[in-house]
This record gives sequence, C-alpha cells and structure tokens, in this order.
Amino acid sequence: MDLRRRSMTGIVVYAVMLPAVFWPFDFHTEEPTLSLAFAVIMLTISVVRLAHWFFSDAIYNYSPNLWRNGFTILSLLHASVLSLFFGLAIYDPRFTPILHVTMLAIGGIASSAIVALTPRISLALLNLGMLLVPSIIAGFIIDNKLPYALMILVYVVFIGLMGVRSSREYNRSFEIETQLDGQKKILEQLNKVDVLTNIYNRGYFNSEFERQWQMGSRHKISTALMLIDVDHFKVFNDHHGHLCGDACLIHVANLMKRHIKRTTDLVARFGGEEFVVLLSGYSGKDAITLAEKIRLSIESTPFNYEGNELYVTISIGVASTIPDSQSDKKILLEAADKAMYNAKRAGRNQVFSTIELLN
Ligand SMILES: Nc1nc2c(ncn2[C@@H]2O[C@H](COP(=O)(O)OP(=O)(O)OP(=O)(O)O)[C@@H](O)[C@H]2O)c(=O)[nH]1
Repeated sequence: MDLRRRSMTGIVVYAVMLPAVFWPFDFHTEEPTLSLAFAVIMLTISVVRLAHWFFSDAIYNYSPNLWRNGFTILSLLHASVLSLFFGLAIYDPRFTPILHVTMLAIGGIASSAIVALTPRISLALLNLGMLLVPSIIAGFIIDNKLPYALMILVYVVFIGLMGVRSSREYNRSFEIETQLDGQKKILEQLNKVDVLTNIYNRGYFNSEFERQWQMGSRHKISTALMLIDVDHFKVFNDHHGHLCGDACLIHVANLMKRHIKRTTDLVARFGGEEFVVLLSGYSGKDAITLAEKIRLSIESTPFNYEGNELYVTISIGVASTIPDSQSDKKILLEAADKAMYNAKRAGRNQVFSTIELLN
C-alpha cells in the first residue's frame, strides 16, 4: 500500500503532461485529432487511477490481489500510451517540433516512475521497459535516429540500475523498520510485565492507577484496591526452598488472574510476595466480595511442586473510594495497606477493609 501514497503525484502529472508538451509548440492546432486523442486517453486513465487510488482501502480489504493487479494494469496502461506517443515522436516527422521536449518529459516520467515504484522493482523495470524500449527499437530502425536510440538505451540502463539499487535500500530499511517495530513491541511488553509471574509489574500498576484515579475523579467512578500478601511466605521459602517459593508466587498470580476478568481491572505484582488488584467501578462491598472469592480459591487450590501438593493462604486488605482530583491517590493505597496489616494481625487468611473509606 506504500505504492498508493507514492503514485499520487505521478497520476496527476500523467493527466496534464501531454497538453503541457503540445501547448508551447502549437502541436494541438497542427495535429488536433492526434493531440486530442492522446490527451483524452491519458486523462481517462488518470481518472480511473484516481478512482482506484480513492477506493484503495475498500478494494484492498476486499482482495489485496485485486488491488495489486488493478494498480499494475493501470500504471502499465499509462506507460504503454506514453510509449506509443514517444515511439511515434521518433518515427513520425510530424512530431519533429516536439521531439526533444517529449524526450525530456518522458525521461523525467521514467525516472520518477522508477522512484515511485521502488517498493515493487519488477513493476518499476517493466514500466521502464514499456515506456522506453519501443522508442529505442524505433530509433534503431529509422534512418538518422540511431543517436536517439543509443542515448535512450544508456538512459534506460542507468536508471534501471539506479532503480535496482534504491529498491535494495528500500527493502533493507523496510526490514529494519519491521524488526525495530517488533522489538519495540517486545520492549513495551517487557516494561509492563513482571518476569516471574507474567502479570503486570509495579511500574505499570502505578501508571494505570494514576490514569484511573484521574478518570475516576473526572467521572465520579468508584475505584477499589486490594493489597494481597502471601502468609508466612518466609517460612514457606525456608521450608520448601526459594524455587518452590517462585512456583508458589506464579500459582497465586495465575489464580488471581482468573478472577479479574474485566479489561478495566488489573492484577499486578506489587513487590516480593505482595500483589495488588485495581478495580474500576467497584463499590467497597463488591470489592470485598471479590476479595473473599480470591482468598477462598487460593486457600482451597493446591499447587504441585515436585510431586507434592502444597497449599498457601493470603491476607487481603481492601479499600475503595470515589477519587477526588484534590486528594492524593496514595490515601487509597495506604488504606488498603492498613487493612492488610489488620488482616495479618487478626490471624492471616482473611479479608479486611478500611471501613472509613468505603462507599
Ligand atoms: N521465592 C521467592 N521469595 C521471595 C520473592 N520475593 C520475596 N520473597 C520472600 O518473601 C519473604 C517475605 O517474608 P516476610 O516479609 O517476612 O513476610 P512473611 O514471611 O510472608 O510473613 P507475613 O507476611 O507476616 O505472613 C522473604 O523471605 C523474601 O525472601 C521471590 O520473588 N521469590
């Protein structure tokens, strides 16, 4: 589709090129029928090409091949009409007054077409061949026109080679751009995700929390937070080893993810054995209900490590509020942290909330 963007100028130039060649030399009054016929044909092809250009997206979506074939046929049609004109200009003495200006114009068209069609070098070379080879043949056949034929031949070889070279450079930079694009996407993803648990990391949580806080304060949408901490994780690590501890964190993250289904909510690793869940549009009560479900599912779902079925529990602190642009979002985090601390103090494996913040 890059061809579409690059071909626009050419389509317009083709439409006006022949009248611009005739006019200063009065060729249109000397040969009105011939001039009119060529001008009308070129203009008609340009109009069809403009329609093809304009409806490119629709045609491409329907069938990329249809778009490609249409583009190829129409651009070769333009080239063949110009080629016929140039061939005649060399062959027919009536064209002598405009022969040199025609050569100049067609030379310019040939080089700009090579540049425009660089993404498809085969089409660019075919176009070049169609445009200039007939006039070379005409030059070889007709008396006194051999110098023209040789000149055009050298020109064809020269811009053909330039075209091949710039096509290689185009493809190379296209390749590099595609690779960079892919790497950028991977980096963006890595930047967001915690490498161990494959859920969002704290940096991403911070930016999303800020975004939701702003949106919540603008639209008065309740925002809830859960701070989740694995109980006695130090003991767990000491008893089963650090690798088993890692597997446990992955297990807890996966179970939590199952409960966070809405695209506006997210679960992230807050650090160490702590997780955070950000919920948009949840009342405090709804958030507590969801927290209880998560707590229960972790308590009751074992995970397998080296043939052993292991269980862990979590403590959850919940807080919710309708954000206010005047206040700092930290208050919600501190409230959830306080609630989690209370859940730990109350014996762990519990959901606590900071009542004064709940709606
Ligand atoms: N395996 C593993 N352990 C981690 C990781 N990050 C933090 N930890 C461990 O998590 C433990 C946290 O211990 P504490 O902060 O004392 O908390 P706790 O033992 O869970 O006690 P309570 O929170 O009071 O129930 C420490 O032993 C850390 O080494 C990790 O990525 N992998």
